[in-house]
Amino acid sequence: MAPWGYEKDNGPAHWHKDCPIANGKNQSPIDLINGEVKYDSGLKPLTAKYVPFSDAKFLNNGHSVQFQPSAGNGSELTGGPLAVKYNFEQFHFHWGNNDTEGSEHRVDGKMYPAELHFVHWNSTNPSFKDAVGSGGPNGLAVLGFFLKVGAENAALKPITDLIPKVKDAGTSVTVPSNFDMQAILPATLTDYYTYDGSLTTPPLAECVKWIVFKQPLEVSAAQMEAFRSVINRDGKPMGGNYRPPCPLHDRAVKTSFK
Ligand SMILES: NS(=O)(=O)c1ccc(NCc2ccco2)cc1
Ligand SMILES: [Zn+2]
Repeated sequence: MAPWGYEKDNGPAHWHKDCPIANGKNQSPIDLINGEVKYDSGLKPLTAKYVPFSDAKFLNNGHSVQFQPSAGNGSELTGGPLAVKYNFEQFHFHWGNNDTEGSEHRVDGKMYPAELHFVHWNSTNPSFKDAVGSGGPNGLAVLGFFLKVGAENAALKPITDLIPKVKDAGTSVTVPSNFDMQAILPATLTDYYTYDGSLTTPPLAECVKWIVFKQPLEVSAAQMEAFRSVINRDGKPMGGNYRPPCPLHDRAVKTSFK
């Protein structure tokens, strides 16, 4: 099989051949159906502390554009449904070729034009890769933010301004050290859905505590167009790099809000 992608000949319907877990019972993304979620008063506030990065790259890996600092920089996530501290690994995006599609998770069947994932790994493991392979849903914690078109997102502007420099697969640029990742997050990380799931791309490991925020972030139409100019490994627009929703099976989706 050609390396996995999102086209007809290598997209999500093919992934099970290399990754049989694709048909597992804890796969992501899912459709977050408000009538089926359950408020959990035990969910604590989430705290994300992102410290400035000395050397971070913004790269096009052929299936997304990704912000990746060099190893261990002390940025961490705690609280919410998490029992221990998680280290920040990277953030990346999924988007569509028009405003009616692009997010991986959906809310009552509604798709947003894009979704931003902040990936963290359980600090009781020696590395990110060990956390992915650690078994069970506590290896990674991924924060998911829906993006909708509206006002320009000043916090994301340093990143969306770099997109033309990583238009082609396999390219990367250094991110200016004054980039403030903390500014991307809402002031308080409240109102989220949380459930046990998987990576949404191969290897599709069922190692993720998903935390998806109800309130979308806004980006401008120009910022959305920047994403849509990115090219994938086959020289085609990368837009459409989202996996469709997977069956919930007997999982519960908890909410931090009533
Ligand atoms: N879209 S996502 O947030 O679920 C996500 C996050 C991280 C990876 N990483 C893929 C990987 C490489 C080695 C082991 O694992 C893949 C998907
Ligand atoms: Zn993702």
